[in-house]
This record gives sequence, C-alpha cells and structure tokens, in this order.
Amino acid sequence: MMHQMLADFLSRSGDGYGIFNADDRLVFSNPALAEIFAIEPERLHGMSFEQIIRCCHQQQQGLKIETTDLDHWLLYASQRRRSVPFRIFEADTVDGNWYLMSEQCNSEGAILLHAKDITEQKRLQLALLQTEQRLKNQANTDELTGIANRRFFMHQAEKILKHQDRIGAKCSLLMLDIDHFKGLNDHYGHLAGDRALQFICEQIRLQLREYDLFARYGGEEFVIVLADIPAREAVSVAERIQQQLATHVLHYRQAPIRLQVSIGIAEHEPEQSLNVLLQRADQALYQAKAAGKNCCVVARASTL
Ligand SMILES: Nc1nc2c(ncn2[C@@H]2O[C@H](COP(=O)(O)OP(=O)(O)OP(=O)(O)O)[C@@H](O)[C@H]2O)c(=O)[nH]1
Repeated sequence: MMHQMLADFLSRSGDGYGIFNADDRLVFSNPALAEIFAIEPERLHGMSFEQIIRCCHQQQQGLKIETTDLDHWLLYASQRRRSVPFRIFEADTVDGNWYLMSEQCNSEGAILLHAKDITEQKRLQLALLQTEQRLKNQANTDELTGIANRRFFMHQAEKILKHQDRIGAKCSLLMLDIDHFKGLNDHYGHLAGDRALQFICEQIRLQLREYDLFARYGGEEFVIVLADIPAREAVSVAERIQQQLATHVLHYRQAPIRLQVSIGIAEHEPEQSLNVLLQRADQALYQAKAAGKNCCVVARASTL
C-alpha cells in the first residue's frame, strides 16, 4: 500500500528521481527524470550513467555536456560520484532549463538522484546580476559622453598609482580643458556644446590605448592617466590629441566647429598622492591657458 502510494507520488512529481545501483545502472527513474535526460522511459531503464551521458552528448539533447573530450569528462564525473555520501550541484539542459541535483549514496554504493527545476530562480538571478552590472556601470559613467566619471576616475587612478609605485614605473596624468567653450555654447547653443563634448571624447579615445584611464573630470575638463608613460612620452600623446582635433572638425547643423584643448601634464612621483598629482597637472593646465591655449605644458618636478 505504502509502496504503491510512493510510486504514485514519484510518477506524478515534477522533480526528477532516479536510483543508480552500485554498477551505476539506472534501476529506477520517474517520468520527470526521463524528460530531463530527454530519453524515453523504457529505453532509459537499465542504462548506465556513462551511456546516459554519451547519449545526451551525441544527440545534443537532455543534459548539456559541454566538452571536446567526453572520456575525460566522464572520468572526472565518475571520480566525483560516490566521493562523498551526499553532494549537490547545478546542471542545465540543452533546452535551457536549470536543475539543482543531489546525489545521495547508501552503504552499498547505490545513488539516489534528485533533480529540482530551478530555471525560474536562475532567470531571476541572472536578471538581478544584469541589473546590478547596469547600475554599477551607470554609477561609474558620465551620462553625456559615456566615458568614466570623476568618481570612478578617483577610485581607479588611486589603484593605478599604487601599482605603478609598487613596480617602480613612471606614469603621467593629463588634464585637458576645452578652449573657448563658453563662446561655443553662447554662439551655437547648449546642445551644440553637448555634442562637442561627445565629439571631443570620441576623438581623444582614438589616440589612447584601450586600458588608458580617461574620464570627464568636470564640465569641460577631462583627465587621462597613462600608465608606464613618463612625461616626455605623454607630451607626444597630448600633441597627437591636439593634432587629431585640428584635423577633425565637428559638423553641427552644417556648421563646421573647430575644437581645441589645452593640456597640463604631470608625471607621477613615487609615493605622491593623487590629489597632489592632480594639483600639479592643474597648475600646468593653467600655464597652458596663459601661454595662449591649444598647447601642453609639463609640470615641474615637485619640491616636496
Ligand atoms: N553644453 C555644455 N556646456 C557645459 C557643460 N559643462 C560645462 N559647460 C560650459 O563650459 C563653459 C566653461 O566656460 P569657461 O570655464 O569660461 O571656459 P572657456 O570659455 O572654455 O574658457 P577657456 O578655458 O579659458 O578657453 C561654461 O559656459 C559652462 O556652461 C555641459 O555639460 N554641456
């Protein structure tokens, strides 16, 4: 009676249940488990664990077996099976479902397999992770230009300086400020100013390495950290940026708008704080503006 009730429950259960004997042959399985393996129940009965896996792999159905070396996969799996009395793991199927699987061994080496559908939880987990990533990106990015914002810059620049100190490398900080930007806004309007900010970022990006830290520091002010680049080489980068802007004109509503930047450069000195480095680059930028703009000035070594 009890036996019949149990069999009834198992045959109706949405969870997969199976028993592998000590020779690793499936001696019991309910319909839900047959669905997970995508093997007809009559055929599944009596198959060995290895046969089931080979079948899924060959047919590209049921359990997703992602390997180019199935023998190695099977060896690894069989080493883990029966290695502990109870283990739990996640597995997914070719059609995109996820299962929380548990294997419980008895003293004779038989295994009770239980598979619970966790597809929905996995979907939610993924959506949550994506949202978290999106929010993180938003918190680190300047909305208008799409480059890093000041907050992210301060965080990353600190890390870069520490690393450069540790490996004894020289790095430079560039501070850039668009020339005559107020006039541009006044003449063409604020939207043109916004477009100019985007355009300048696009042009500057073209002259940087993928891993250079480039951020919007304030309204029309930008900062760049060039790791492993001493000031004399940073001057070439600054000049390339100025050249890029000199040869690429922004067309805004048919009007050609020429853009230029003044640049202050400071070479990081061992153990110097980010704030001092920023101050030195800012002073150099001030000198570049005073010297007639559209040029770059390198900060003198600090007296500290
Ligand atoms: N369109 C637009 N303008 C901005 C933004 N942020 C700051 N600005 C403008 O940038 C201008 C900066 O003006 P100033 O500091 O006088 O700079 P400038 O006219 O470039 O002067 P110089 O640097 O000496 O050449 C101001 O008019 C700000 O309104 C922004 O996000 N969009």
